[in-house]
Amino acid sequence: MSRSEQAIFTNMCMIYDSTGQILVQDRVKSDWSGITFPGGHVQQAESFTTSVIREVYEETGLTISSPTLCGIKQFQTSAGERYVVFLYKTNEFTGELQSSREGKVFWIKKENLFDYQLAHDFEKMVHIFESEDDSELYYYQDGEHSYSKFL
Ligand SMILES: Nc1nc2c([nH]c(=O)n2[C@H]2C[C@H](O)[C@@H](COP(=O)(O)OP(=O)(O)OP(=O)(O)O)O2)c(=O)[nH]1
Repeated sequence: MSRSEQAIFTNMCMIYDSTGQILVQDRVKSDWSGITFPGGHVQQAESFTTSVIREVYEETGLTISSPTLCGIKQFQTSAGERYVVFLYKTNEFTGELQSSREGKVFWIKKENLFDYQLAHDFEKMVHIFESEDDSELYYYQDGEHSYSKFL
């Protein structure tokens, strides 16, 4: 069995403040549209931490510090690649909020999150961001069907 494989690494960050607000992005790309948190692809030879700081800056105008890794989501793409999303959170940030072409970013009350049109499976990702016990949202294949589980 090969010990290497094709993989796509991405990140996402939940930024929260002391008043119970979280920063969401209304993602416009049709491949996975809806309300989510900012994030994107890790570049070649970039550290995972640097990549989430860079993506958050590009998509929100905010400079975050001390992002804490709180979990992972992963699934296999139709091309057979392992798609990995590293999930971070932080409440340390500076700068002026600025949306990008990826989608409008805005603060909402955390308890109102589920009133919005969320990206597909984002609700399950929120569980990982918040859970003390689960740290992975993993998709597995059973025949033609894909199922998720929390680990
Ligand atoms: N396309 C897609 N993105 C997903 C899924 N699940 C999931 O968490 N994401 C997240 C991971 C990343 O935070 C973000 C995808 O990154 P992106 O395509 O916006 O990448 P990017 O900002 O680097 O933009 P680009 O330069 O590649 O256009 O969406 C999914 O099923 N499909």
